[in-house]
This record gives sequence, C-alpha cells and structure tokens, in this order.
Amino acid sequence: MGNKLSILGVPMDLGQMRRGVDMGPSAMRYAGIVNRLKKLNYDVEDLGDIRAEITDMTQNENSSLRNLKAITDTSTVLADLVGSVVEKGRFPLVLGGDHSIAIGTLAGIGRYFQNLGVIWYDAHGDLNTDETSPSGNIHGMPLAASLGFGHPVLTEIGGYSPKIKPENVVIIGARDLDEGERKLIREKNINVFTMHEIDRLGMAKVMEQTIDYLKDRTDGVHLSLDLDGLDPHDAPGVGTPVLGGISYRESHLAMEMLAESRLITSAEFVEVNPILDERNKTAEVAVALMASLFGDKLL
Ligand SMILES: NC(=[NH2+])NCCC[C@H](N)C(=O)O
Ligand SMILES: [Mn+2]
Ligand SMILES: [Mn+2]
Repeated sequence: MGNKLSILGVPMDLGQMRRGVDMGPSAMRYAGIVNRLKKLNYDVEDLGDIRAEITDMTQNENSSLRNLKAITDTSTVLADLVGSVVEKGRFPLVLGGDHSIAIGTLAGIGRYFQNLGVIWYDAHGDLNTDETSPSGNIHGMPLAASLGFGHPVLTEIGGYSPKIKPENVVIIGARDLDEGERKLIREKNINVFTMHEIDRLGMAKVMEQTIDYLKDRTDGVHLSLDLDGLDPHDAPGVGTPVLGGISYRESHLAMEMLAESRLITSAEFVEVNPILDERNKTAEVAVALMASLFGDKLL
C-alpha cells in the first residue's frame, strides 16, 4: 500500500430492492472519511461519484437478473476508472452502493495482477448466478461473476473473465448461504471462515491464517467489505441484515491486522444504507474501519 489514495463513490442501488444504498457514498463522506485519511498522512484525492443510472424498479426487463443493463453500464464505467487509478500508482478506495459494484471494481483491478487475492468480508457469499439466485438481485452475485460463473453479460464486464481464481478468495463472516452457493463453495473449494470458525478460533487466528495464506500466493489483495458482515447491532444501516455477525471490535482487529500485513492493494466498503440506519451509525462504523485499515492506531 503506497501513500496515495483515490476515493471513488458509486451511488448504485439497483443490485437489490431496498432504495437508499445509493446514498452510501454521501453518508461515508459526511462521516469524515476524507479528513480522517488525510490526518493519517495520505495524499487523498476524492474523485467524487460516478454517474449511476437510477431507473424505476418496476420496469425490470429480466426478473432473474434485475436491472442488468443499468448495473452493467455502471460497472463498466467503474472498471475503467478504477483501472486508471491503479495505473497512476494510487490505491483505489471505492465507496458503495450495493455490492453489485464489486463486479466493476474487480474488473478494473484484475487485469493488473496475475494472482489477485480477495477478502470477502460479508454475511453472504454473493456466489449466486442467475440460475441459482432466489431473489434475482445482482448484489447476491458479484463474487460468482468475478470468478467467471453466471450470465456472460456479468462475467464479461471489462472484456475478460475470470478476474480472480477460486483458490485466491477468502470469505470471512458467512452465516447466510443459499443452496447453489454452498454447492459452488464445495465444488471450487473456496476458503470460508463462517461465524462458526470465527467463534471457535477467534478473529485474531482467523486473520492470521487468512494473511499467511494469501501472502504467499497473491501479488495483491482486494478487500471487499460488506457492512452486513458486521452484526446488525453494530451496523444496522444495511439492506440484508443477518443476526449473529462479526462485532465492531473484531472488525477493528481485523482491519488493524490487515494494516500491519501491508497486504491490501485496493478496497471497497459497500451496502451502507442511511435510510435504514440509526442516525449515521453504519457510515461512521465504516469510516472507523477504513481508518484502521489505513493504519490508524491509538498509540
Ligand atoms: N451483497 C449482499 N448483501 N448480498 C445479499 C444476497 C442475499 C441472497 N443470497 C441473494 O442472493 O439474494
Ligand atoms: Mn452481505
Ligand atoms: Mn455482499
């Protein structure tokens, strides 16, 4: 991780049904992300928000891939922008938006790495395809699409596929997986620390193992952090909350250990929905976690 950061907001809420997550980037800016990172001595450039099309949810062309065109268009723009950030030698920090935007982020980053690692910090696997999805919501598909599974319009975003290899992925915090996702995890042998493992081993061991595993096999690691990975008590402003999640403290520890590892080369924080939040708590949690990820320490 260098000391030059570029922030990109993606006000996209079409990957799921609950409006308001398009205000996530504003909420995180309001919670002070730019100044927080400047204080940590980063050269921070805020590129603002990319334009995401907001269409009427009732005019959906395809119920197994809701809002496919608008999401594909936004992801393509995002991929190009993220790519140009990497090319300038800066660290891309993407603010969502729902998790469907990860398809664009990874499309932008993937071509610069032979073995890009991904930490998917989430209550969900986001490993559905149009065939397995129970909801038709594309925010449940970005990890599958990036691995090359699913509808070609999604997997081919950015003009190449796959962006990442299954053995370079580590999912942390899973506690709600659909049948097709379980099958894919087993078939492709994807590394998952479910809440069960986090409870058994403790977050310190989980992160130690994650870091040890990824450091030898990858040439860069993307952190895709869905705020619903945290417990809804700590992060209530999310569209698909699941009880029994990772605590604020455990998440802090995870971010601090990632900061120490110097492994992370890009990151995105997604699914912050201020409409569903208690005041701006979830955006504040996101900003606090970003600060830790970028090296903030008490002493
Ligand atoms: N990024 C997220 N919050 N994803 C939630 C996905 C929920 C469910 N698995 C689905 O496919 O609809
Ligand atoms: Mn999730
Ligand atoms: Mn997710």
